[in-house]
Amino acid sequence: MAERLPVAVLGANGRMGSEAVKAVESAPDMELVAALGRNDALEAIVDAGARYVVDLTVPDATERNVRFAVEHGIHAVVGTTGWTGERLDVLRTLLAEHPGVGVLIAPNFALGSVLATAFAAKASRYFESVEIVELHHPDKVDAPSGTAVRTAQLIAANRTEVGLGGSPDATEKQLEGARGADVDGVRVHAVRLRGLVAHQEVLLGGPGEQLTIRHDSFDRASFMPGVLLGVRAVAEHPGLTVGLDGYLDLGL
Ligand SMILES: NC(=O)C1=CN([C@@H]2O[C@H](COP(=O)(O)OP(=O)(O)OC[C@H]3O[C@@H](n4cnc5c(N)ncnc54)[C@H](OP(=O)(O)O)[C@@H]3O)[C@@H](O)[C@H]2O)C=CC1
Ligand SMILES: O=C(O)C1=N[C@H](C(=O)O)C[C@H](O)C1
Repeated sequence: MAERLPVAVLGANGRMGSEAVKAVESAPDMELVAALGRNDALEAIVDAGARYVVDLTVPDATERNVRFAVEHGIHAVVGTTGWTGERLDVLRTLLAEHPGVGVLIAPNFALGSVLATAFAAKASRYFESVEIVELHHPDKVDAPSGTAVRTAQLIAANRTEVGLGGSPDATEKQLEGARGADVDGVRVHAVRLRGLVAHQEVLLGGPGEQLTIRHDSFDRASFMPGVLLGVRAVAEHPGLTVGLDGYLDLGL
């Protein structure tokens, strides 16, 4: 039998991290060699012989964690939000000094979400108006969600390619925040509500019609196949990959 992939999970006591610990433990081709919480030293993943790290921590910690992994030749699968364009550029430079190391930054590990984002980006080429509503549990520390930011960025890029700009909007007077955040010219509205997990709607409007592309994660189990897929594929993709779609042949 082939050797199992030695995996460490960072943020192991969190909502996602604790699910990831269970998923890795249940995967026949993986071995959980370390599960670190906030106060554990990163050196423990090296001592444990980890070749893969799954980062599910907080935006303030993830950059340092990934830097540590790359510098130690450990592949990283990252679900944590907070990866700005500047942070990604710094990471690309670091990875150039460590050829052979792979990093996946996946704003969303749920297959349905990845597909919904891809569909919305394509569809946005054909509609005059597009806005995003993301809805999450109220314990989430960042807004808008990483998924919504990524969706907005892909929508903006698609619209630019076909010469479409921002959506029409005659608003002259508003209470601050009423029109949501502006992400690359796309309006993003964030709802925080007890009972929710992770949900997103992309609203696309044209004369006399609306297309809504909605995805719902009702349970964090929805993210685990993507986490495991990321671990299995990351070593075959040296350098930086943003979005799980980079490992999938979506044919879009
Ligand atoms: N890509 C995806 O598909 C998904 C991504 N996410 C993202 O994953 C991240 C985690 O989400 P979630 O599990 O809900 O959040 P939680 O707050 O439940 O978990 C975060 C964990 O990180 C730990 N932590 C805090 N600070 C540090 C630090 N400085 N170093 C190391 N660990 C630290 C926390 O420890 P302690 O418990 O001690 O505070 C906690 O256990 C978020 O950025 C979220 O947006 C979430 C769902 C899906
Ligand atoms: O914090 C969460 O819960 C989630 N975070 C990610 C994000 O910000 O997009 C992924 C998913 O939406 C759940």
